[in-house]
Amino acid sequence: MKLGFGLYRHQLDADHFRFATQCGASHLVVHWVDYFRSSRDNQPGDQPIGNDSGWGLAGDPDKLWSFEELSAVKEEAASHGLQIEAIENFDPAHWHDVLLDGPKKLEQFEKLKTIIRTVGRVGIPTIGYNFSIAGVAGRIKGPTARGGAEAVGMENPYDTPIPNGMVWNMVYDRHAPPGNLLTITPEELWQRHGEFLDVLMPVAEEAGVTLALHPDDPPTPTLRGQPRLVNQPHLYQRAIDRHSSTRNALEFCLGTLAEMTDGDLYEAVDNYSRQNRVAYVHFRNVRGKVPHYCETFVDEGDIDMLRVLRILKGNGFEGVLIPDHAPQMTCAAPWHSGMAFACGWMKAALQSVENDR
Ligand SMILES: O=C(O)[C@@H](O)[C@@H](O)[C@H](O)[C@H](O)CO
Repeated sequence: MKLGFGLYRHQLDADHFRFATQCGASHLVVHWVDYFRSSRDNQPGDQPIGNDSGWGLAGDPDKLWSFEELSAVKEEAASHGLQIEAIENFDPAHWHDVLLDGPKKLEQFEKLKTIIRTVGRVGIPTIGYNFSIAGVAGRIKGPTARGGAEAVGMENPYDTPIPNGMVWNMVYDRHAPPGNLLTITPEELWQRHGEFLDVLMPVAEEAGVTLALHPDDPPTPTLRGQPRLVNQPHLYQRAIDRHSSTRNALEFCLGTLAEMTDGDLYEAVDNYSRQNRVAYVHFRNVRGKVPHYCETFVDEGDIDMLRVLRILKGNGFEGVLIPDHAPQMTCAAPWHSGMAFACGWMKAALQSVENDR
């Protein structure tokens, strides 16, 4: 198993690459969508939270990720000894009508095909995605981790309607007519996801790119009045069963799975890694379940992280684990220290589990 490091778009620079290497990472998971683009000032501390208007503005619908820019970042990372394992998340600007079943759906499927082919040509093996109308919303921050370290969490259900022009917690059309998105049923959402896989899986297979599904974060039954796709561990199976290809895989977020109200986390780790569908792992810990949970340091939450590593090893998982995000520590560099603590713990844990006989 390999230690990876997740970096947001605005962190893709030499200093952050050096920092990841210093933390012991060999791999990177890169966010190419800039969640903070229009709202950097409201979201200090490099943890996207947002409010009713989301993380901010989506990108340029006409500007697809180019071979040149992705190759450049891949090369720069390589010059620091880091391999890019995955790009995490599509830009709502490129696929809002795939999520919403809107008039631009077919055009946007073509965009996603182009992006997948480009990522494959660059030689990045995985794209993580989150098939969600509300996206990652409704989280708060507070001094809830050990020693009062600031961490994200949830206190109550969050069902404020989503205004038109917004999806996946980002605004893709600032000039949308007033009003809110119509609520759909869970079946409609599954149908949309099924179509997404039907259209894109052949392209992903040909391009040599794995599409890895993130569970719903936070995994409440609804969020902003919209259904969730994978808000219980067994629902991952439904997504997998839609396509037998191992390119149809999971961005396996332990924190989110532990926040779910049903099922047993260790069984889920065993089940999905045994099926060889875990593309990469978000290795973070939490206390509680939706709608009342908070993130913790990697060694203090509800999850026995060493047990998870032993199961993964037992099932032959050899992929990348990243801390995703971590509580921020009280010092001059809160984000850096939180991530460094998580990586140090993970490095030692991996060493000890890999050496187990
Ligand atoms: O939670 C976050 O802030 C992100 O770092 C991701 O873990 C996010 O949940 C996934 O990329 C799904 O969009």
